[in-house]
Parts: sequence; structure tokens; C-alpha cells
Amino acid sequence: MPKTDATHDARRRSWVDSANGHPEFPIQNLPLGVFVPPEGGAPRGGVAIGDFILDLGAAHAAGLFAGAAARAAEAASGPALNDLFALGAGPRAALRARLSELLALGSPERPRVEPCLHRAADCTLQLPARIGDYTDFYAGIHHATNTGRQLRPDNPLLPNYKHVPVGYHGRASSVVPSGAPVRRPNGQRKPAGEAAPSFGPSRNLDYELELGIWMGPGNPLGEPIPIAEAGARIAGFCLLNDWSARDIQAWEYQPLGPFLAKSFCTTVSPWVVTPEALAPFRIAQPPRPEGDPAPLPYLLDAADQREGALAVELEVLLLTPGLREKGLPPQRVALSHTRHLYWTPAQLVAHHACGGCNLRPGDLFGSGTVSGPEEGSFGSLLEATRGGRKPLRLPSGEIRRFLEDGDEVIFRAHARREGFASIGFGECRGTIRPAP
Ligand SMILES: O=C(O)/C=C/C(=O)CC(=O)CC(=O)O
Ligand SMILES: [Ca+2]
Ligand SMILES: [Mg+2]
Repeated sequence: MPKTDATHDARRRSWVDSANGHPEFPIQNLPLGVFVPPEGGAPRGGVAIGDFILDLGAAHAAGLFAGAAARAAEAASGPALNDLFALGAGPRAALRARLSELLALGSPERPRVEPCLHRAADCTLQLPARIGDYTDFYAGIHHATNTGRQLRPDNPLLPNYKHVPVGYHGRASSVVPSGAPVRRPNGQRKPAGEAAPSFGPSRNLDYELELGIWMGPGNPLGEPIPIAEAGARIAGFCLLNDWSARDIQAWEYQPLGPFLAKSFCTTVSPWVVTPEALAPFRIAQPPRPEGDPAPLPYLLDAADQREGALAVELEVLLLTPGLREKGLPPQRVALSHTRHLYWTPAQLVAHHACGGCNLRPGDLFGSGTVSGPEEGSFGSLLEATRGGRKPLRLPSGEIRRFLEDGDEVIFRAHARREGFASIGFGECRGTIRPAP
């Protein structure tokens, strides 16, 4: 178990009242993001605390930080957190420790901190970093098995799956923050019954529930990242929706894998939940079934095996036009968990860099769709509706094979453990707009 300290103490309360018992952002979380304050102005780095956002640059200008924490706050005061991510774990942890003191009940600095707070509901959140590259993995083994079965009934899990963390290079330019509209893509589709492909709006639009991983300090081109150092290169985690047009995907993916079926939009939750905040929620790499190969040595590290995986509960909710009209709440369509990932975040980092590919601060990874093995835990509609053959029935009377225009998909995530404050990720939302 990675070390916990006073910043994790569940008894620590904040003078920001809304933070105490907050379902997402108690004082034990302190996630990092980029926001525009209510009065407008340049985007800047901030920290979520209860229903408020603390302006890091303003707090730095007020002289509230010293040493490594001051370096971190300064690096976080611009319109993107790449410079902060580049500093790595030491300064980020120092910033966290100081913020935890400043925001704790009884802090003598309260009068100097309070003017740096903005009501979060009045702020606009942006992408936390300039994303140089975005890579999407396939580490959800139940997802890989379920979808593989639909694309290749006789051969669901390809023979490489348990040896190599499979991934593909995604498209960084179309990553958007939670709340940005999602346009249904046009593209080539060729349903099984049709002789020739046609061009038009995707009829099988889907979501993919994923854990997002933000890179911290990178590696020079040609120099791999050893597995023992890979975990410390991660700046934080978010939720990621890898919107997927299944009809376009099924036609285009052979032999090079996903292309336009997934490059039209990817939504991320705007808060970066730090490895420090998640320290109490690390677990051993889930045991592999009898007969599975051991990871190759470049993917094998004792500490990573012991505490490299994450215990985070993930949820998918759907809000349709029919539910909205009837005043019904979003319906939960899946509850999943990061223990279903076959590879740890550190293994994904070490693998990505093993051939010398240089990773850079602000690069984004998707874990791959996180599905569980049973009904109600599937991270995509492709799985939940068996490719559309077993539609979902909603309390509004609507049925869904895939997403319709006007549907909103909401992801939420929480890390929970007895004796610790629960850590929320905030939301990752997107509403489908008609194809252009
Ligand atoms: O070829 C397949 O079996 C499926 C590939 C994908 O859907 C790629 C992907 O986004 C993987 C994931 O999110 O787990
Ligand atoms: Ca994906
Ligand atoms: Mg995508």
C-alpha cells in the first residue's frame, strides 16, 4: 500500500463547508484542472474543493506557497497543466500537502485563501492539458472478450491478448471536455445484408467507459521507461468516453484497427485526480486465471504487482429525451470497476515506451473499455445490447439499441474504502447532436 499521510486523514475537515462530506471533492481529494472564472479572463489552473475552485495562480501571487509547492503552483497558473505534469510527483505532492493545510478547518491563512475561491457552478472547465498524443488501450479483458465474440465469434480473444497490452494511436485533436456536444459522425457503413457500402450518419453510435491516464514526466526518444519507474510518471487520472461508431468500425477496422469510427470525438472529465489522492485505493494486480502467462520481465515489478492496480468504481448513466420529458432521472445502465483491467497503468506506460517511443507531459491514455463479466457491468452498448439484438428498455417506454440524437451519456467514478473519505472524479458528460 503506498504511504498515506495527514492529507488522507478522514477526520480532516475544511473551512469550505461544502467540502465536508462532499460526494466528489472533499479535502482529501484536491483534483487539478483548468477553469475560466465567472468574470471571464484567461483560463488558469485550479483545484476543486467542495462546491468551489481555488485559483492556484492567485494563491501563488498571494504568497501562500514556498519551495516545491510554489514551483508547482506557478507551473499550474497558466492555461494548461503540462508544465505542472512535467515536474512530477515531488512538487505535486508538496502542493497537495500545502493546499490541505491551507483549506483545513482552523487554518490561520483562511482570510488570504478565501478571495482565491470561485463558485464552481459559475466557472467553465476546460481540458486540463494540451494533449500532444492520445493512445487508447484495450486492457478491459471482459470487454475484449465480449466484443471480440461479436466481431470474431470463433476467436474472441486473440492469442496475443494476455502477452501484450494491445492499443492503437487515437486522435488528440478531437478530445473535448465534459459537456461539449458530440456530433454523430457521417462515414462509410456496410451492414452485412448490403452488397456495397454507403456514406451517411452512423446508425450504431456507442460510448466506451474508460479510465483516462494523464502522463507526467516523459522520456527522451529512444529511451524506454523501466516498469519500476513507470507508475511515478503518471500525473493523474480521469474518466474518458471513447465514443465509437460501431457500423463504421466494423467496416473500416480490418486490417489496421480503429480509425474514423473513434476519431470524431473523445470526451474526458475535466478534473485530474492525482496518484497522491488515490494512494489509499491501490490494490494488487488482480490474480490471473490458472494457465495465463506471467507478464514478460519488462512489464513485471514487485511493487506494481502488489499495489499498481486501482480500486475505482465506474458508472454509466443515460438521460434520453423521453426521460427528460417525463421528468425522470438519468438511468444507470452500468456499474463497473477498474479491477477488471488486465494491465496496470504502469504496465501501459512501460509498454508504450518499451520500443523507445517518447511520451510527453500531457499525453493522454485510455485504459480500454472497463466492463465486468456480468449483466449490468458492461462499459458499452455493443455489449449491453448484444450488438443491438437485445435492446435496453427505459422507464420512459423508449428502447435503445444504440444512442439516439438527444441522448446524454454520463460517467461517474468513485474510489471508496472503509476508514477513508471517498474520492470522486466529477462527471464526464456528452449529448449526441444530429449528424451534419
Ligand atoms: O477489434 C476489436 O475487438 C475492438 C477494438 C476496439 O473497439 C478498440 C477499442 O477502443 C478498445 C477498448 O476501448 O477497449
Ligand atoms: Ca476504446
Ligand atoms: Mg475516440
